Amino acid sequence: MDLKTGLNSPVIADHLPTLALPAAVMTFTTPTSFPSPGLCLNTTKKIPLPGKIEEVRAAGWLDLMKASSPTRKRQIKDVICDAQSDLDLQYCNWTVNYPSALISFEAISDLAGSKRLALFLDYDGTLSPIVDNPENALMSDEMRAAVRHAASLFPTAIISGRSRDKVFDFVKLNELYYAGSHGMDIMGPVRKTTDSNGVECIRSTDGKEVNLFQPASEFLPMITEVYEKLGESVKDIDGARMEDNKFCVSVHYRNVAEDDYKKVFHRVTAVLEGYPCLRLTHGRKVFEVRPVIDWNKGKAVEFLLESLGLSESEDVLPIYVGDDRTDEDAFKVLKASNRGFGILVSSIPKESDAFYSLRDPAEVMEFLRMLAAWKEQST
Ligand SMILES: O=P(O)(O)OC[C@H]1O[C@H](O[C@H]2O[C@H](CO)[C@@H](O)[C@H](O)[C@H]2O)[C@H](O)[C@@H](O)[C@@H]1O
Repeated sequence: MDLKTGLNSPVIADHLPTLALPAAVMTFTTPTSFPSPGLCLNTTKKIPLPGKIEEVRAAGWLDLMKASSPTRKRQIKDVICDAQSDLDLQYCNWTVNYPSALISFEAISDLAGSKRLALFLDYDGTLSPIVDNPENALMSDEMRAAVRHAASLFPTAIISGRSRDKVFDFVKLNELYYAGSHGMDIMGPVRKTTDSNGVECIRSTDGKEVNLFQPASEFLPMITEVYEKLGESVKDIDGARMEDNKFCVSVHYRNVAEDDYKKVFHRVTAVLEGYPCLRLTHGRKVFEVRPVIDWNKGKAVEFLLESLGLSESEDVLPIYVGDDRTDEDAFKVLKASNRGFGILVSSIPKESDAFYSLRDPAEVMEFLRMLAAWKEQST
């Protein structure tokens, strides 16, 4: 395949930087109640209109850059100001459509019944709180213990936009499976299927036999090159920070003055003009540059379920917990297959393909503890 032009690739998904439209353009209607035992997640939420992904205009990006991930300062101000009750009301109304996984725990455990649970967890904003410096996004010991306990009872994987090595350095648990670079670098169990396309069997650091799957490996030289160029192009912008996520590059603007957001956007898109095989997505105060291949966190979930021998079975309940736009790909996969569900971690109302919600990592920890306690007491 010609990586400069993107021609002749069987895996090219689209060539444009893509972004979902702001939530305001996506409507949903009546409250949903918990689905029947068959997990009919066909709720009455309206499906977003076709064309929700559109060619990105700078103005649209800018609005989203400002809106993405409210800063702590704004949250503190909100607590003080009179509008707090309105915010609470908005959040409450929103949870009618995205019920709290804690409050709905009984319904979840009823549904799980004797099914085999598989847990998929995002890292930043899900297992660790969002902080200004990405290097400081540490996971608390309590959270680590909760994840370890859950992983001793259910197959558990972390699926992150970070590089696999970095997310492992934060989590430090050998009993999990890891997918870094938005699922483009998977270290999972030895596949139980005969189809081993692109999968390399290796030994992990603790001597376990594992499979390594890296569908974007041919992009590595290009990603290294673009990392250098992007770093050079934003180096004079105060607060802009680069992060090498192996098969993806993050350009952080959390610490950039709002007046300079436009500059960051233009510098990044100018560099990317020379790379039609790379695309730009937008996370929480971060631009993520990644290969245009038909692979994302949703595909990683499918891949891991298959590797675990859990993809064909009716009695499996996959649960994915995440806070970011990139987690929506995984929520969609579960929703479309009507087998499991997503849990969106958010303290503000957001349109999502998740079914349940949790406010923040503290609630995620509580949920993991509840799952583990339920499992132990029901076996
Ligand atoms: O898939 P994830 O594990 O959620 O990774 C997505 C990005 O997360 C990190 O950035 C976010 O968290 C940082 C630390 O709290 C925060 O400073 C930043 O503003 C957030 O966007 C990570 O640093 C990125 O590389 C990931 O792409």
